[in-house]
Amino acid sequence: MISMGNQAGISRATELLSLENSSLCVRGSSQLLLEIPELRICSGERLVVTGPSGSGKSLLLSMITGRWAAQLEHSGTRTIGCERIGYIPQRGQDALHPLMPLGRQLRKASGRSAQAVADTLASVGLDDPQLLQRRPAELSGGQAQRAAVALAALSSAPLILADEPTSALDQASRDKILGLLDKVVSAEQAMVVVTHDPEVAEALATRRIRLDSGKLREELAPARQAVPA
Ligand SMILES: Nc1ncnc2c1ncn2[C@@H]1O[C@H](COP(=O)(O)OP(=O)(O)OP(=O)(O)O)[C@@H](O)[C@H]1O
Repeated sequence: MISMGNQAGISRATELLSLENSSLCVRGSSQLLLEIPELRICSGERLVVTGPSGSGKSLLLSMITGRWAAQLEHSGTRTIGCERIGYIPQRGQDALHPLMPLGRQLRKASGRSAQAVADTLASVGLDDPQLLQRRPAELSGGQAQRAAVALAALSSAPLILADEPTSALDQASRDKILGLLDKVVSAEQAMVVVTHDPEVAEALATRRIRLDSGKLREELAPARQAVPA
């Protein structure tokens, strides 16, 4: 069994998620799609999940959120220590309402003030006031992804999931988003990033796990220290 408890340097961290003997299989079938003997995620961590296509990375995100397809069945223990989970998808547009201007929807979705929204958008490099009036389809891929990061930051969700957050971007946009993701997680928050890109893992991870055929195969050495509490 691979045990993934608290890491050095986060002794005062809060446990946000715990999975024990947690598995997903197709309802009525004994075939396991994903099997997690033990996984704990604590505040301050950036857990990077890698693995080949079909290895179970998206299913792990479903297991973390507690929302899996109706035809799947969960067994084992899943304990969640926070009420809200933020999500940054592969394409920023998928995190945004397609018809609502950016500023309005970020205020509505987060419940934060116009000033907080403008400040957060500025912190991700979207400081042109005209952008607030645009709908997601009128943003570039990189701008939409920055808006999705801003939305996750505004939500103040203790746990943020990011699914291939840079794979739809060119190199320059990718590097900017990586820098923003690096900034977005405070000591009170944790982030789980699914990626195929070794450079993303290298840049962000305080812990790394790898999935293979639905199994947790190994834990690679953490690249960085968790954000200190
Ligand atoms: N609702 C479902 N019903 C049946 N099988 C499923 C379902 N969802 C996922 N699977 C299967 O579970 C396995 C893992 O799928 P998953 O989407 O988690 O892979 P992944 O690692 O995210 O792949 P990729 O990198 O290509 O997105 C695959 O074999 C997939 O076909």
